[in-house]
Amino acid sequence: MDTSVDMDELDSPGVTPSKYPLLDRVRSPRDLRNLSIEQLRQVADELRGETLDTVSTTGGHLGASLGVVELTVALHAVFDTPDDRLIWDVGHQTYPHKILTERRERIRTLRQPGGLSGFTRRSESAYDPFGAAHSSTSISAGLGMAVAHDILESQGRATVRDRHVIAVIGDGAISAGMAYEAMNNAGSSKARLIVVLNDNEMSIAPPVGAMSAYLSRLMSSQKFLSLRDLAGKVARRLPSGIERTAKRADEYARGLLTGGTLFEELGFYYIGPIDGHNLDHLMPVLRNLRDADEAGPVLLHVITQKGRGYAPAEASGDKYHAVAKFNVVTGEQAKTPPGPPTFTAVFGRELTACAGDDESIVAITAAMPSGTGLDAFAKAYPDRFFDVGIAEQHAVTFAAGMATEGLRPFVAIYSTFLQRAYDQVVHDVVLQNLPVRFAIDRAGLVGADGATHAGAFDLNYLGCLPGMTIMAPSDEIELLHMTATAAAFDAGPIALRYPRGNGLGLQALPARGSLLEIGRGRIVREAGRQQGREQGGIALLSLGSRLGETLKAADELAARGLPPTVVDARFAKPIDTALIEQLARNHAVLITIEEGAAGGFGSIVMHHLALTGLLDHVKVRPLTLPDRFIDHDTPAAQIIHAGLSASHIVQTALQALGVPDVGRDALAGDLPLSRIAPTS
Ligand SMILES: Cc1ncc(C[n+]2csc(CCOP(=O)(O)OP(=O)(O)O)c2C)c(N)n1
Ligand SMILES: CC(=O)[C@@H](O)[C@H](O)COP(=O)(O)O
Ligand SMILES: [Mg+2]
Repeated sequence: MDTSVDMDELDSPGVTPSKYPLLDRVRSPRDLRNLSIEQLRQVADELRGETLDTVSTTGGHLGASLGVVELTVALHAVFDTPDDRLIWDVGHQTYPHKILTERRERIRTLRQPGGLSGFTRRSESAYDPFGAAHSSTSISAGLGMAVAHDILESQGRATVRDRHVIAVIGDGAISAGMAYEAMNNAGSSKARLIVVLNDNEMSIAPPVGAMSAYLSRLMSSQKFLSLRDLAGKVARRLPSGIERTAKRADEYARGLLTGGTLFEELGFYYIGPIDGHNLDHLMPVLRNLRDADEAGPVLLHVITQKGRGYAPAEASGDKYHAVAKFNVVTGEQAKTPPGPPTFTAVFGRELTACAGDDESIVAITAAMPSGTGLDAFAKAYPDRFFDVGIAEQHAVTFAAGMATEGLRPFVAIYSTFLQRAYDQVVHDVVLQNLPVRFAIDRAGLVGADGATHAGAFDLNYLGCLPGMTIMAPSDEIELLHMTATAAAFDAGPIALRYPRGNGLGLQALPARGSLLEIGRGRIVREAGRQQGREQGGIALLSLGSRLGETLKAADELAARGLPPTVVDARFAKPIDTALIEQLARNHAVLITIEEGAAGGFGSIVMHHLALTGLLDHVKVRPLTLPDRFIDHDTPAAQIIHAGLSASHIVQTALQALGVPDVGRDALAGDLPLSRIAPTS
């Protein structure tokens, strides 16, 4: 199909001119492949405009997307996507990619309920061959695809010939160990893998560490390759495999390669740096890489600017990494109504205060200083603050090392990212009973980032570990207490998990947290004697963030003449066995409520009741996240989909009691029937 566009054709008289006339004609990447460089440049400009317009109405990860507009156009114009596999690391920079790959009509549903995901997703498009949102997976996945293709081709089972695999990874993401594990493997293989290092000298915050400094040196020690240099560099890759191997062996023998880039030492053919916004440079290099016969991995180092082409983004400290809806003209972001401080901020404030009293407290983040609230700490105590880059595994073991020497380390990591460091938690911290403090932010559902970022599993993966202590605050005062408690706790590893978003706005926030007794819950409301076991009394045992809904449910049950006992468990481990046994003895129904997957707090409670024989005497109903992933949505809707709202708690209680008026009608609305425990 000839898709080349006559530029004059785009100005038909009498038709309201489209804002993005050339982009309108690009229905799929195929339509890019016959365009001239000049036309591709126009597509890129229009694509940048469309990306901006979109994110101004949806919010999302703007800066990274603006920075890869030209790269996205060039990659889709040169490679035969989706047959060639294009993998974007993290996937937060893929809005232009989504617009070009048959999703433009839905692009304004980005991150909205039922809409496009903010990341790549296999189920969303054939152009997303690998789902992501956690960083640094692209080289491994790409290598897997390239090797798989070679095997399938050798068996005569490949669906296309000479498939290319391209992984695009940022300078932040390449700081993670996983990227090096992949390069170590790729460098010794003959797989045809193209890694594009998208170097914008930014992570979420300015990047840190020796690798980042190395990339800066690499960038500044050489000017952008001129077209002539590029041609020479690419041509040198073309000698046949044997000649190249012999040449490299010879060069090694003569010590000529010792001054090569780190990537060359790892076995990659390194090309760069080149200007990632210049299509005149990108296009010929990518075409050459596409057409080269040579096996083995290549790393193309492109320099881009995060937030490129939008002055407010270019000027902002974080380059508009993630934004709310905004006014395109002024750059002003929609103000969230003034609300109470976030859990994150309350944690940061209390930890900073604790560090003022105790100089052995240190704080560690894996590339998320502001996301974890440690920016306040960093400012006050820069010598005791460590941003280790995107390196959660290292962060945990680094903290373990500090703990062995008597320091009191806090590792502040989102629940979902701590998953990556599980063996470090088990083997390096818990097995050695080291007092590392885990400040686990974004525990529970997180809204628009969706399932990849939900903190669904920490209660499970930590709850099964011997000697682990786990706390979950129900409000910001509790968070102050738990932060202070963790700071003072030297008996072993301890975690506190708290949700994304604002606290409850409690008026009487004390200046400082107080120490809690380990493993003790608190009774928030007592049902009274007349609501005991024989009278069908209900106990609601909430852990953490669901206490507010639990109290609403309690009000509703009370209005129906069934006032329950309400307990804030505070600890998922060790549980308050005395209190829980008392609840089981004195009530007919015990409902546990937590914002975590099944197998967490409720399971620990049931396990204990089963072993003590009390499970035979009380109907236990564990309310947890359901056994499926919850898509991006508003936080309130997610809670309803999860079956963790006040009305779910009420209905669960009534059903357990066999209260007759709870039929299907009463359950209509937000309660998935599958979530309701059967009456017995
Ligand atoms: C394992 C993991 N840790 C942390 C994050 C949070 N995170 C998302 S993007 C990002 C920065 C990535 O920087 P870079 O790769 O340079 O991409 P850029 O945003 O600069 O385009 C971080 C830390 C993540 N997604 N995954
Ligand atoms: C892409 C990514 O992983 C982060 O940018 C994440 O979206 C941040 O989430 P918060 O907005 O909860 O800090
Ligand atoms: Mg970057």
